[in-house]
Amino acid sequence: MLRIGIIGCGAIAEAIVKGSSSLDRIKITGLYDRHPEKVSYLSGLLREPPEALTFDDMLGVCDLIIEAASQGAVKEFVPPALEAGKDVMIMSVGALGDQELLDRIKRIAEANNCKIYIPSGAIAGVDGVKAAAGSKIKRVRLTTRKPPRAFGVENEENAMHERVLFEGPAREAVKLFPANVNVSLTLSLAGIGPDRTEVRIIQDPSIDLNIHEVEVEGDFGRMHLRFENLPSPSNPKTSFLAALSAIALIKRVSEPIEVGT
Ligand SMILES: NC(=O)C1=CN([C@@H]2O[C@H](COP(=O)(O)OP(=O)(O)OC[C@H]3O[C@@H](n4cnc5c(N)ncnc54)[C@H](OP(=O)(O)O)[C@@H]3O)[C@@H](O)[C@H]2O)C=CC1
Ligand SMILES: O=C([O-])CC(=O)C(=O)O
Repeated sequence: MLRIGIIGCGAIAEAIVKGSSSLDRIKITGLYDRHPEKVSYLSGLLREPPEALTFDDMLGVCDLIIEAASQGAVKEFVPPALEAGKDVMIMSVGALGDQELLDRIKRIAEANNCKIYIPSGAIAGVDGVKAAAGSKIKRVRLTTRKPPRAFGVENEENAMHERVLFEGPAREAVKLFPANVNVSLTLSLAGIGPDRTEVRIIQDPSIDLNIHEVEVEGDFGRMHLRFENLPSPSNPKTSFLAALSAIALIKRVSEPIEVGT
């Protein structure tokens, strides 16, 4: 039985909690959020209430800690979780644009024989990008289009028109848009790094989907992937696929058979 603790009880955690009822090799034993009412709500969805409601208590009763909160939470909780010998799954991958943090958590994980899991999140094809990186990659570009409400803009004048909000490297994109392009850092880690991964972010009032297009060119040929994701019911920034990806990774870790690279 894989005992799981989740930090951050928002859209992704809710989908994981709901999805966990059909997984018989896992048990959610810890839930924590800075809003206690969100913890209570998710606890109420579980068959058995979680044993741990603080991060420190989670370390005693969980094998895998899932960060589904914010970049700040990655900095605060991932190093001590690894130091305590826990495996960790990171959703707020943008935090790893901080090279010092990335190097540090890799060192701690190695010293404590732990794993850091990064799910594909709101995109797919990360396996192909990793394979392509075995040879020379010339270019990786992510174009993200979301409706204005995903950027916290709704009825204002500047919500009416299509606007390019950002063009630049992934390392900058995740600092300026920490809750919208974590996937750009995931792509960077799979491919050619956050300084060479190009990101374009577009606010598009004509859509109600979160659209990500990934273009990769290299010695392998060309890859062009397009995702038209429905947003999560409780967080328009977050695609439902991101939460499903976390559930798929939990299955991969907890089941005896592993499919795909
Ligand atoms: N890898 C990927 O492909 C994707 C990653 N994400 C990222 O995953 C994370 C979770 O997403 P989602 O579930 O939609 O987010 P939500 O905003 O719905 O929920 C996050 C919850 O965590 C809480 N929280 C944030 N920081 C802390 C902290 N330091 N300590 C305690 N609680 C904290 C938030 O509180 P408060 O509201 O007060 O901050 C909120 O209640 C986000 O960072 C998001 O950007 C999302 C989509 C795709
Ligand atoms: O869910 C999405 O569409 C992508 C997202 O927010 C992120 O990568 O941070």
